[in-house]
Amino acid sequence: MNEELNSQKDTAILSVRSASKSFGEVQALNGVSFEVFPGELVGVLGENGAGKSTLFSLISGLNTPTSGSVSLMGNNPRHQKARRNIGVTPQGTGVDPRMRVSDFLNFVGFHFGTRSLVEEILEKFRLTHLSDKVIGGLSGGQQRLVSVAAAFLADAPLTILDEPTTGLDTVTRSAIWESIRSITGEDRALLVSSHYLEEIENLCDRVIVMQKGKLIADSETQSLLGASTGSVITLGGVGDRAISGEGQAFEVIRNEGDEIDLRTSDVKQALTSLAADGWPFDRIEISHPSLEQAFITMTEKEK
Ligand SMILES: Nc1ncnc2c1ncn2[C@@H]1O[C@H](COP(=O)(O)OP(=O)(O)OP(=O)(O)O)[C@@H](O)[C@H]1O
Repeated sequence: MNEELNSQKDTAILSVRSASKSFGEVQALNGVSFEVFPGELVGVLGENGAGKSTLFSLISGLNTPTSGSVSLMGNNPRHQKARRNIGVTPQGTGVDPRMRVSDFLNFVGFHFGTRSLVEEILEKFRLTHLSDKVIGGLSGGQQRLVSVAAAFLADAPLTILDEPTTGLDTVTRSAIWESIRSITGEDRALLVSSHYLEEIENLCDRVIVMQKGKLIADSETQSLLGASTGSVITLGGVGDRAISGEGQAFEVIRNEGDEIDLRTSDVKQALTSLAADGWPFDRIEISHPSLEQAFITMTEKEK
């Protein structure tokens, strides 16, 4: 990779610096800071009312921060120049129900100068067979697919999706995530919120957690999983062999009859210790924490 490309990768697409936003008495955002770089797929987690949509509204230029700043490729998101750098799903479906799918996407493509991409986007979002249909006649899931597709039609360095799959069935949700995955590339970044944490875990390599307007975690998804709950190693057929967590890389969290559960943030080290003890068990099962568990542990801790 040449130096120019390298330096582009080091330059933040999005910089949020100490951004706060109040609506009268309600402080929806409180001193939030983070950056997003090319190629990053970032999940934004938070309970209802945590401030995710408010954050997205500042990034897309719909609102201005009460204090602090947001910049998109160095520009204020309120300015037209900055908005060329962002693809956004309109709120709700945000799509005119009387338009045909292809007319709507061509209209969006015309706005962004990307009409040549419409066919490819239709294909990636599996909408080609629906391109002549009137949007109002499509199912809720299909309409959502059209609006998510429109966000990617901006062909922008950053795409933001606020709960793109809420209220849809499992099959449609998985189709939407698959399409999103197929379209995010090396130099494109994505900021996406969802209450389906398993889906964020599968897609995003970095997660931001918000609570009551504050950013309480910003970390790689994997380290968030390891740090907050740890993995659980279940040993079976332990018999009367003694296993103690003292001085070890694990703690014993359950000891019932023949079975023992150990919790560890370092599975490899825990297995090394068990090996040194001569594998004191007949069966072993390792379960890794889910993002959902990590999220619950983390937000409970902060309450
Ligand atoms: N326009 C507004 N006027 C007044 N209060 C608002 C406005 N927009 C958001 N809020 C308040 O700001 C807080 C954060 O709301 P926000 O919609 O950003 O949360 P969220 O994390 O997106 O929630 P959800 O997951 O339910 O969509 C909430 O207390 C909300 O009631």
